[in-house]
Amino acid sequence: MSTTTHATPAGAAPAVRITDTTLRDGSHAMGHRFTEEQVRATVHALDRAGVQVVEVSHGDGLGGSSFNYGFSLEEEITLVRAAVDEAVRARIAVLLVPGIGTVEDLRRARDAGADVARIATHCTEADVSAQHFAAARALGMETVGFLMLAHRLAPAELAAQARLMVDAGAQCVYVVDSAGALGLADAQDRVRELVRRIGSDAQVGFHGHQNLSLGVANSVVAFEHGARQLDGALCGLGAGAGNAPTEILTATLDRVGVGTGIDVHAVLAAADEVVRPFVPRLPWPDRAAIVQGYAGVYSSFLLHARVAAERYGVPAYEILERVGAAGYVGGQEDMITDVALRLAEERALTPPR
Ligand SMILES: CC[C@H](O)CC(=O)C(=O)O
Ligand SMILES: [Mn+2]
Repeated sequence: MSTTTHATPAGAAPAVRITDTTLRDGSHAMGHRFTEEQVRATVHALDRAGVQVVEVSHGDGLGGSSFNYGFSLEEEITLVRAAVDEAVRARIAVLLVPGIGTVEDLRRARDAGADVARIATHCTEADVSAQHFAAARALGMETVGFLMLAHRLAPAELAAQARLMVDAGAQCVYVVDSAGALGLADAQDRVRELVRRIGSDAQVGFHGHQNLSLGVANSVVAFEHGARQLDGALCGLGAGAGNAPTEILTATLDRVGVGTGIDVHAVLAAADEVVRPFVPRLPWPDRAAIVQGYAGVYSSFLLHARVAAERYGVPAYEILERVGAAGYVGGQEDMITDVALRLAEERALTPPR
């Protein structure tokens, strides 16, 4: 469509690799209730459209199916196996947060045919990923590191954490805007610094959320500053206000002349005809989700805050404001209940006039 320099000439490798995370991050928006049939249909459509990597796991990663994070409808390994079976060209990725999932979970995913391991840690905790990268490499998997809540660290510090992941075996490290809190310059500075620090040894990626509606724009900026792996999800399915929609990301990149290797019309159809019909409630930037971007709150906290809001009779957006001020990170979901309880107590002591 466009004539600028990043368009993919026939037969050449795409300028950027899109990983679709409908079947992992999108699992939050589905209450982790994906069926095998939905997984098969989504993988089939993404694969046919030319999406190179499709991520399949519980929303909180391998091992996430639990009382704490919400039980999956189907065994996640069954879904990984179905995805592998359905994909002709696409490679299947799994995500693992050390402490939620284990090396044993990774081994099972590898046995089921997954071949990209994405290891996610809070942005200050890259060191806890070392044994998981080593295990993934030993299993012959491609490795990707995820530095979550990346807005919480200055670019140089974030790059130092990325270096730890690369030294441990990561072949790409993502700036993960888990809260959808990064402005354009924030995303640019972080990606640029990671490219400067690890670019000769590994790729840099970007994963955006839509809480401030900047997921796609930040992904384009990330590409312009050297990111060569970008994430999206069909219909923007994902935690918080959702992820950068794969179909919009693909159409936008094509429009500005960046080759993704994806057939734009096929990916539009995948979103519109395959995913949209089975999603009960599309992610939306409502008050609580916008507050997540504004206050820098982990997107996966949204559903937990909604449950606590309902149970204790306080607004979800107020819970999230306080969670943001306290600086809680993924894994501290129990603190959401704590905050809601305190808010409810305060309200009981000072009834509204
Ligand atoms: C469970 C890992 C985490 O949610 C990764 C992610 O998608 C994010 O931080 O945005
Ligand atoms: Mn995410």
